[in-house]
Amino acid sequence: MDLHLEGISHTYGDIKVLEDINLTINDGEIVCIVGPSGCGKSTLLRFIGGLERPDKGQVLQMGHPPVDSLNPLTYIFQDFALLPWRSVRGNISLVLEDHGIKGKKADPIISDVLARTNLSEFAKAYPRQLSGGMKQRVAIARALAVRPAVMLMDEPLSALDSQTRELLMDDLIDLWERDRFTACYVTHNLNEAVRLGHKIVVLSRRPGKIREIVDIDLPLNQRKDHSELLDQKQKQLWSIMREEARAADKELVHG
Ligand SMILES: Nc1ncnc2c1ncn2[C@@H]1O[C@H](COP(=O)(O)OP(=O)(O)OP(=O)(O)O)[C@@H](O)[C@H]1O
Repeated sequence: MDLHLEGISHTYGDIKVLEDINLTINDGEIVCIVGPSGCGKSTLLRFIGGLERPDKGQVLQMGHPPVDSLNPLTYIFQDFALLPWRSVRGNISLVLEDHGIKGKKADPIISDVLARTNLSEFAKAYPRQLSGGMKQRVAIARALAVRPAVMLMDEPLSALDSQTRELLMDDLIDLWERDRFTACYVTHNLNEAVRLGHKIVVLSRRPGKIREIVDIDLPLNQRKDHSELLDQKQKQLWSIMREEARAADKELVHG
């Protein structure tokens, strides 16, 4: 399923947040959204997920989600959002229970996503027993269990230390190589963007407009071996963003 964002603009009170966003997220593609603080990245993700409606413009879903998709647009948040009183298996089972899938019908789905996220041996563990990286793996497994057409990821790795972030990026790339998912991935981190994005959308400071879209054609699983190209892309992104980020920073300081 492809998503088409057409002419999205939005104002909260007297704050214009987004202006005329036009973007296509193609099936099987990871689109990263970067931009200075407060430029409307998370707001845009909420519009894509249908949690809120923009004042102007629309998000069109073209094509069909996977036949067995329980939730075509599924979020993964920075703070994992796991229930502490449920085990890893129980947390994943919850999203299936919401759709009436329980017991023997749920078991193979849960086992599959646990295996894909290398969590099989942690099925009975509780969130308090897990590191931040493991908790986020559970959140990813839970998202995969509903067979989303598009995963909406809002700073999914930003609560993690840099080594854990590296490991999770490797995991996401492995997952994508095995079964190409579609994602819209909001991040502050340009290194994450160049490692994971097929397309990187740079927003201006508020009101967020598309400044530029940078494509990276190199396959995800080969990127680590081409650090020069990634450095160059990261510099390119930073040079587009630097002035915007500086201006946004001053705006926050001076109100
Ligand atoms: N529900 C809301 N009501 C009023 N203002 C809002 C609401 N949601 C967001 N805003 C404002 O809209 C602007 C954009 O917020 P948003 O969280 O989308 O930006 P962001 O780019 O994701 O920020 P950051 O990078 O700091 O996470 C901010 O000024 C924010 O205060």
